[in-house]
Amino acid sequence: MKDNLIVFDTTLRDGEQSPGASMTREEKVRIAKALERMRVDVIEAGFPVASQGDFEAVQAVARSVRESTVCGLARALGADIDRAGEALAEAKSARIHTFIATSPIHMKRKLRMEPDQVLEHAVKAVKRAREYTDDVEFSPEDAGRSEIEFLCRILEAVIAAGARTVNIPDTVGYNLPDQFAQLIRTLRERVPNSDKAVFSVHCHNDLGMAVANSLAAVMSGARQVECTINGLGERAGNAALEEVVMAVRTRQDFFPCDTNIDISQIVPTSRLVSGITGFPVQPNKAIVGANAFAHASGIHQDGVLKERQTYEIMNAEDVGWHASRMILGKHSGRNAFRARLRELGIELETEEELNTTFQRFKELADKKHEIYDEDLQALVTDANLAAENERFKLSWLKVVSETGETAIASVTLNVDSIERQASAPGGGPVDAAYKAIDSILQSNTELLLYSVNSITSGTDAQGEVTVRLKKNGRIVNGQGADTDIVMASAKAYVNALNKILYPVERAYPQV
Ligand SMILES: CC(=O)SCCNC(=O)CCNC(=O)[C@H](O)C(C)(C)COP(=O)(O)OP(=O)(O)OC[C@H]1O[C@@H](n2cnc3c(N)ncnc32)[C@H](O)[C@@H]1OP(=O)(O)O
Ligand SMILES: CC(C)C(=O)C(=O)O
Ligand SMILES: [Mg+2]
Repeated sequence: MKDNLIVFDTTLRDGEQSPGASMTREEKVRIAKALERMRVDVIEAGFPVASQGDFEAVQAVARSVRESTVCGLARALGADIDRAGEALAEAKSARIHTFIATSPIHMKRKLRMEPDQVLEHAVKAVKRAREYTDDVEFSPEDAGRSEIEFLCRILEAVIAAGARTVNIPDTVGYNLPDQFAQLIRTLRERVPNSDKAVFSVHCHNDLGMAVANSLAAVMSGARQVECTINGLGERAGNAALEEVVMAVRTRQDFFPCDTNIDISQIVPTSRLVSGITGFPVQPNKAIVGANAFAHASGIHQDGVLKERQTYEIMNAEDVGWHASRMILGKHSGRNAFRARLRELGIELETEEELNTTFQRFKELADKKHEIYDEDLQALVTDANLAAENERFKLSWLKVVSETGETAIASVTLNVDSIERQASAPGGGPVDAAYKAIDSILQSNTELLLYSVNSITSGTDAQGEVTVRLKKNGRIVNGQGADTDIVMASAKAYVNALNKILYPVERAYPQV
């Protein structure tokens, strides 16, 4: 019987620490539900003391997730832990994750504490967290650069104080696989009560080794891996969930453990996170990149045609790539539509939501011959975005653009239920559309990023546009999808403006 490897997803916390990736409460809940469907064991939903928005987001995730443990992060401070405890009060299964740095540089320069004070904070924090839940995790931040004697001392003390999981973070991605494996082995051997806690790892990707370090640690006895969808996370990101899970699954001949993950949910969840955060997945990204299972060269194509396993070590369909060959189009009905969404892991909660999305599907099917899974994902994201109490809605857009002439856009926006119209010239159709929208809203925002991705192939493919806006130090993303990329661009801009001009329930501001 193999050991269980606990998958702890921190897309909603460390992932959200990527500049520009902040998520609304609703977006966090949507991602959390996808993680739950994927059978992630623990979902770190946020850092409740960070802001009212993040508190409410963790609370909303705690209320809606039933099958996974929901976790909140807290510094080793009473107020942080109380806030996390309150946010998690309604979770079916709650974990508090408390941390404090243990490396000489962090203790001396950042915390300005002596090691004994750090140890005292850690023990107190764990005991306080135990007042809210039995499931307490402790992390010695920057463990990868900490002194082994002090690490052993603090881990022994927090385990004795009630920490059930001790997580060893390589906070700045400094370690190498052999070195990190040795660290985990030494800690497990030298901490006298190490058998009373699960050892976990949390690796960053600054040197591109987050996944390699995590897997090396698993071989040394770590039984929880902290990771994020698409490797999102602070700076160069965290270990990518899909890579860790598929390495362990594919190399069962090597690893002494396996996860509970439903791997068919990997690609849909990757797309969902990419759509919400606006961080596109690079085509050559392992498992979830568009080229991960594509073969372009003749010898490879010949090999795959004769025997797929000549060049494929995993099956694309197993991880959610085009799991069904059922083609949806304008002649499809509600049942096929709903069934396909279910296969993709998308549950529309009410009949009304189903009807609205189905209506949008039919409109799209009139413009496009075949609707692919990627189109459905975009459609649902787009429908959800529109449903999110937006104060401005794009009612109508016309753009006239011809070679050698200035483009002119005319737009009608519904602003607080009043239709407002404007026209503006621009350097191109998108520029003109944005200027027309801005002449109504006077948003005073800075456009940091504009990107268009084709959702599927073919000239009738939908374009998925992401824009990133900045105003007064806050950064938000907006998305829009349409077969007309100028329309998709306008939708993305309006979506971002709704978020940045009315930021009531954003998680927390980013500078
Ligand atoms: C490695 C990681 O990923 S850690 C998680 C990082 N994530 C975040 O920081 C996102 C959320 N953070 C925030 O919203 C804010 O930083 C807050 C709300 C947590 C704190 O805000 P502020 O009170 O304004 O403090 P600020 O961020 O400027 O400084 C952090 C303070 O916490 C202290 N601190 C840092 N880590 C810890 C810890 N684990 N335990 C106790 N104190 C800590 C620092 O020494 C500093 O204290 P000081 O103000 O006495 O110098
Ligand atoms: C809070 C901790 C676990 C963290 O994110 C890190 O050290 O990278
Ligand atoms: Mg981290």
